[in-house]
Amino acid sequence: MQPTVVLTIGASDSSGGSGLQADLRTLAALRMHGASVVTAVVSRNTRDVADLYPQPTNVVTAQLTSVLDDLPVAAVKTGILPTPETAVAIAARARNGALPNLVVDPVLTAATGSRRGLIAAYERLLPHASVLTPNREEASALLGWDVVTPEDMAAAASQLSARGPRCVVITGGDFAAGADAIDVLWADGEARVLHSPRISSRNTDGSGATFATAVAARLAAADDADAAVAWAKGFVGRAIGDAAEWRLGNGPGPIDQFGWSSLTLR
Ligand SMILES: Nc1ncnc2c1ncn2[C@@H]1O[C@H](COP(=O)(O)OP(=O)(O)O)[C@@H](O)[C@H]1O
Ligand SMILES: Cc1ncc(COP(=O)(O)O)c(N)n1
Repeated sequence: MQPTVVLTIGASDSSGGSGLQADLRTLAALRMHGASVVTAVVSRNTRDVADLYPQPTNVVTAQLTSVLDDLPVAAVKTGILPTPETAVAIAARARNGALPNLVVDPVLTAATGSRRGLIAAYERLLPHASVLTPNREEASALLGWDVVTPEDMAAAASQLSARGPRCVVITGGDFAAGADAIDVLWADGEARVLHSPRISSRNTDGSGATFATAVAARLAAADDADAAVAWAKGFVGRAIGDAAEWRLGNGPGPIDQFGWSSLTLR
């Protein structure tokens, strides 16, 4: 049997916690083949981000053309799109129908240049997204108002769905400790609040990237969006829990997509 191919379009994270490294680890853990298009190179460790070097847009589109000309890509996930030009180029491929089962994880904190320009470019991508996965801050930036409570998240998800994605999940990983991990899913014209136990851990780097990539992987495996989101939420919770005792670096470290910590082999 052949592995399913999923393409991730995003940035390299030198610490290995998030970005393409987290996405490819997630796909490998799910027994899928990951292809990757590098949009930027991020110099960072677990403590801080030192710098982000966008790749020229033609370098990004050349990688995309090479992959799409040959590999049977079943789903696509986007992470950091560092410039409006790059985001517009990706949107053009999506409009041509070249990016199936597209999951858009809008990373706006990493924008270089005009954030407004990047938001405008995202508007062109959203109509082609199967699933959009902003956290509360990213949803706030896309909409221009502060998304705070679960009620806000439901309203925001509804408003974002009007911009074209078939399904929207607003993630609430940053809610105050002690509460459940709450996400709000908008699908088929209604909002649903998804609860899972909040895992206490300082290591949550790459949770959003892992979640969005797991959604893309499950769409590639023919789950519908609700089932893919529910599955991905379970997967990321397990990965956070398994890495809770890790001390890799002095800041928030990576999560355990492979479940290495539950293996007895060391
Ligand atoms: N401590 C946690 N325990 C359980 N699930 C979590 C925890 N932190 C985040 N999640 C889940 O991980 C996924 C990614 O969410 P989030 O952390 O908000 O993304 P981002 O990294 O983009 O901010 C969501 O499904 C969220 O509920
Ligand atoms: C290189 C890099 N750094 C950070 C993120 C955001 O990740 P998350 O959505 O998990 O916060 C990302 N997608 N890529």
